This record gives sequence, C-alpha cells and structure tokens, in this order.
Amino acid sequence: MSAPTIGFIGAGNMATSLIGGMLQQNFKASRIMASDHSVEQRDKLARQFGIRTSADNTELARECDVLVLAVKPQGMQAVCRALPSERKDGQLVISIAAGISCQSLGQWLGEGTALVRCMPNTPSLRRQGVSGLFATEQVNEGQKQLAESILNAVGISLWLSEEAQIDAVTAVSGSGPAYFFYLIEAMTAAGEQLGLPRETAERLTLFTALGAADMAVHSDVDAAELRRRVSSPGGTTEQAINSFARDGFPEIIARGMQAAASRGAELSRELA
Ligand SMILES: NC(=O)C1=CN([C@@H]2O[C@H](COP(=O)(O)OP(=O)(O)OC[C@H]3O[C@@H](n4cnc5c(N)ncnc54)[C@H](O)[C@@H]3O)[C@@H](O)[C@H]2O)C=CC1
Ligand SMILES: O=C(O)[C@@H]1CCC=N1
Repeated sequence: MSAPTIGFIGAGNMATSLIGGMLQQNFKASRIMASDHSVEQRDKLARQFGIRTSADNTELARECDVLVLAVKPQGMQAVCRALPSERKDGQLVISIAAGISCQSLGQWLGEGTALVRCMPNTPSLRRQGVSGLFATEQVNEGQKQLAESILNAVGISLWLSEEAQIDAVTAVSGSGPAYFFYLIEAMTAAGEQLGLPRETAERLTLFTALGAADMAVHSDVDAAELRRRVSSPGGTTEQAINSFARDGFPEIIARGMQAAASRGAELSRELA
C-alpha cells in the first residue's frame, strides 16, 4: 500500500510546525498538501517545504487520506460546512483546534466521520512536540495508528480516555510553550537589571531552560527533588525560591492554567 496522503487545511503557525517536523522524519513532501486562503502562506510553505499547495480546501478533502483541520477555532464551522460530503474513502479527520468539540465537528462534517481531536504544540517544528489525542468511536485501529504516526513524527503523543481532558492538555502543553517563553523573557530582563548585557542574560537563561528540561526529562527523581539539589541550605537558590513562594508562584501558575482550560470549554460552547 502506498503511503497515505496528508492534507492540512489552514497553513499557519501550527501546520508549519507539524509539516516541518514530519519532513525531518520519514514523511515525503510529495505525500503532504496544504490549502490556505492566503496566497502568501501558500507560497511560503511551497518554498519552505516543497509541498503541493492549493487555494481550494475541497481538492484536499477529495484527495487526502488524512485531513488535518488547522484553521482558527472561529473559522472551523465555515471551513467544515463548505467541505464536500463526498470525501476520500476511509478518510480520517484530525482537528487541532482548541475548544471545538467532536460533537460540533460531527455535525458539520457528517456524523459518520472518523474524527481525532488533537492538541499539539509548536515545538513540533523541532520534533520536540507533545500532543494529547482523543478518538471518536468511528475511528478504527489503523486510523488511530496513522494519527499516532503523524504526531509521533514530531514528538510524543498521549491518548486521552475522555474528550474533556483536551481542555486540560491545552492548558498544560498546548499553551505551555508560551509560559516558558514568558519565563525566559522575565529571567532575561531580570538578568539585565542585575547588570548583565542583554545577550549574555538571554543566552544564560536559554541554556539554563534547555539544561533543566533535559535533566528533568532524563532524571529518575522528580522536579521537586532536582530543585532541592540546587538549593543549598542558607544559599542563594533558597532565597529566590522562598521569595517566589511568598509571592504565590504556584497559585499564579494554577490560576493562569485554569483560565486557559476554562477558555477552551467556553469556546466549545460559544462555537458549537
Ligand atoms: N499556535 C499554537 O501554538 C497552537 C494552535 N493550535 C490550534 O491550531 C489552529 C491553528 O492555529 P495557528 O496555526 O496558530 O493559527 P494561524 O492563524 O497561524 O493559522 C491558521 C491559517 O488558516 C488559514 N485560513 C483561515 N481561514 C481559512 C479557510 N477558510 N481556508 C483555508 N485556510 C484558512 C489562515 O490564512 C492561516 O494561515 C487553531 O485552531 C489553534 O487552536 C493548537 C495547538 C497549538
Ligand atoms: O492560544 C490558543 O488558543 C492556541 C491553542 C493552544 C495554543 N495556542
């Protein structure tokens, strides 16, 4: 059997990250297509990746074994309703939109559609992504493996037992890269305030983030223990951590992530 064709509807940030990561793995450019109503986006992807692009979403729906819906949540209903009901046989549809339920997608695309809801993240571009996946009953074992192979090409993926967990995944890892970028911005600015040249503060921060994440991923002890090992009693780290704790760092993070998850659930109701 020939390799499946994968079509991205919406060729923006997230589609670019996924396609970029897939091409570094064993996916062939000739098996990937992308449609976008922006000619600049189409040209950019065609140039960057050598994939086929189209202004017509219908073309992808008729030709591709897998359709990845990667437009903004607010545009999803119109995109789905405009797709033809006669699509490629045995097609799998993967939606990466935050806050668009399988129930809504089923209504817009046809109830029999095999649907996977997925929440990836932008480090997929570097093949360091992490995604949560939820499959509807219509998805067969082969299609599940196909969805997994796409997301695993750009990082790791985890299956979820309940669709509602997607909002939590969105809050943790979908939006998560932005939290780390925000911390990097703040640490860089603080390093500068402490007297370092900006570039030095930035590089120290970036490589500390990279080193800490790599160490935590490969460690057999948890993050709390790794933190304790950096914190000498009466030393410098302890002073910083105590100051963060007094200022409510864990509560600040929990409130922010709750806001992200709530927005996911709210979008599902607003855009149903
Ligand atoms: N950016 C991120 O970190 C993540 C985004 N997502 C989800 O991915 C989806 C896309 O997000 P981004 O890539 O950030 O947005 P984006 O705005 O960069 O990309 C969306 C693309 O869709 C195109 N588009 C809009 N209407 C269209 C139509 N009718 N037909 C064809 N193309 C159309 C736009 O021109 C744009 O290039 C969203 O639903 C978002 O919730 C999920 C996980 C992470
Ligand atoms: O901010 C958003 O809505 C999207 C979903 C997760 C990351 N970006």
